[in-house]
Amino acid sequence: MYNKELIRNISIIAHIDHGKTTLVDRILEITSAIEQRKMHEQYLDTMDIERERGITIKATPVKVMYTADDGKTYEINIIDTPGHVDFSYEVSRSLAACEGAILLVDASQGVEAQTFANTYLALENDLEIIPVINKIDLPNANIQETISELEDLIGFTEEDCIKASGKTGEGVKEILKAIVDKIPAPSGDSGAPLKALIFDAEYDKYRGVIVHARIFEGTVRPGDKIMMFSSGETFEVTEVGIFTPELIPADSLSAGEVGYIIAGIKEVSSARIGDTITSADNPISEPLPGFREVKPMVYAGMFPGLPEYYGELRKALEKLKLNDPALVFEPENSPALGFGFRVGFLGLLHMDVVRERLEREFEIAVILTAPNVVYRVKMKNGEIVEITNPAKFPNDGEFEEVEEPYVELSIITPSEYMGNIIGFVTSEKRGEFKEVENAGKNRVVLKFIAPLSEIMFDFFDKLKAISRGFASMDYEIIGYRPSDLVKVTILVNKEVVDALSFIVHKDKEYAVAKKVVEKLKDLIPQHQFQIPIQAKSRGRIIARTDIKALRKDVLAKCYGGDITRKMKLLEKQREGKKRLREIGRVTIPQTAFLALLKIGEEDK
Ligand SMILES: Nc1nc2c(ncn2[C@@H]2O[C@H](COP(=O)(O)OP(=O)(O)OP(=O)(O)O)[C@@H](O)[C@H]2O)c(=O)[nH]1
Repeated sequence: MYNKELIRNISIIAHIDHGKTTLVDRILEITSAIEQRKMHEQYLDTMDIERERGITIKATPVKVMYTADDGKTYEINIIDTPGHVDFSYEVSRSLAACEGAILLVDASQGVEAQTFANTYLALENDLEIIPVINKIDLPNANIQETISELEDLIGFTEEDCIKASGKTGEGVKEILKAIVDKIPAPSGDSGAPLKALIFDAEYDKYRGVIVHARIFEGTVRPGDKIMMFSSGETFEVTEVGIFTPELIPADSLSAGEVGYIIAGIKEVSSARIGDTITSADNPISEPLPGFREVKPMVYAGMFPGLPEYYGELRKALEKLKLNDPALVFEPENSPALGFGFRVGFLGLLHMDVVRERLEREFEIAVILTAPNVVYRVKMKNGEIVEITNPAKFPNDGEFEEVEEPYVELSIITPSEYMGNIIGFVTSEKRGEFKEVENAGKNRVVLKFIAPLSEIMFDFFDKLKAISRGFASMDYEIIGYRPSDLVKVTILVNKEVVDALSFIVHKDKEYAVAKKVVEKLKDLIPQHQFQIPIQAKSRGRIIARTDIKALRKDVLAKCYGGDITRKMKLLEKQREGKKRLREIGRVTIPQTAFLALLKIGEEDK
């Protein structure tokens, strides 16, 4: 049965909406891996959020059997790759589990920046790539132009490209044929000591962690003792099997195969993506290359809608972490917002997904403060500290230098928008223009170096607006660089409100501070006395507004409301978000904290 010559392990590189799910469904149909009736709900993910947003963060792998013209039946494992830049490390590990990839490009859209970046990742992993021009049935399909983009960007010729439509099924048989003919069978010795790559892991309430693995050397069976290379933790295998995409138990998994391993692992943090699994009794000496610990890039304060939900929020975060090793959190106490957590995320999409899951799966509404990147500060005494919370940023004079994360940014755009985009990135976003390359007749790839904090928030929306929706972008973190950053503190009625402080580049210090104080003026209700709102930076007040005193006491009228009304759990907590927080004698509504988040998104 086991014959690794008949195995092909592939992934599909595609931009969101370029038709990956439709194509895989069509392949499933042709190979009859599962009944058509059940097909859709099976292949697509189970996570509601992903479906509603129309994005796939990651789908289960699937194994299909395909009988080729040579009469032999091949096993094709299709491993999904996440389509968002927050998860690029996972993309790289999924690709590392394969010998080949299908590069799927929507002929009506052309090559997008992220697809281009992921193709390079695949090439670095020595994958054989099959370019597919998809959606050729569309009247606005621009097949020749898409081919010329692929020629310019990656060096494919027209002969390399398969023209297909996941919708009509045209070209899909050619794709299957190319997978068998062009993509090499896996190598490896099933008798050697075990060497397997973890490319994904999920937590199951009943069975614990289900590890998705690619076996490179050796064989794994139930009863084997395995060891995680990075931590040395050992486990006993209780079940192995394959994805159809349902989990089907098997007797063993051997070199070249893709499947799952269950071994009484209690937390996904024990089965890290990219780690190597080996035999506890006969371990290998060198792990597979490329493992790295994922580190959160973005931090935000997270507070329960109502203070009494603090304990539940902690439990919910602990449960989410079982499934999501990239999520980190620690308790935080803010005078303004009470007890909560400082939570680290891979990026803003990850943050959004976590917030939505808390609401849907745990019925907990949360307040998030403005997210920030991780700053690295060199103190006067030589110590290097990582700052994840602007409130903890050291005072002026206490440190030598601050560094912030920088990215290499690639933007693919029709040439006509090039000038405006370069202007936008370099003058508004502190970017440094590096180079331009042609991509087909009318498109170019622009490369920049820019601070992560500048491109993390509303950057993509603005880029889309400038290019009438045509530009696409991708970025890769390239490390830390010194930057002229300052901390701006906000004082309300002369008292510092920690949760409102933020870090900003010196050049934007006045503009952002002004916006913040103006916004707060609109959001903080009038009191019976005058309230100064000040922004302070480097020991000086750099912006100020005043909220005038009220003549009559109308506060009660504004903020009374029908709070006694019985409300559903979530609504009650949402209501809690609007509650007022007392700072000294001043009452600050929570919308004020949220507003800062918005300003952060617009200007920083
Ligand atoms: N005309 C046409 N439409 C297609 C084709 N393939 C997919 N579509 C449509 O394009 C849209 C996106 O297709 P999906 O298969 O969901 O795209 P996807 O790449 O899986 O999207 P994500 O899961 O978000 O990454 C859907 O509305 C499909 O019906 C095709 O070959 N021709």
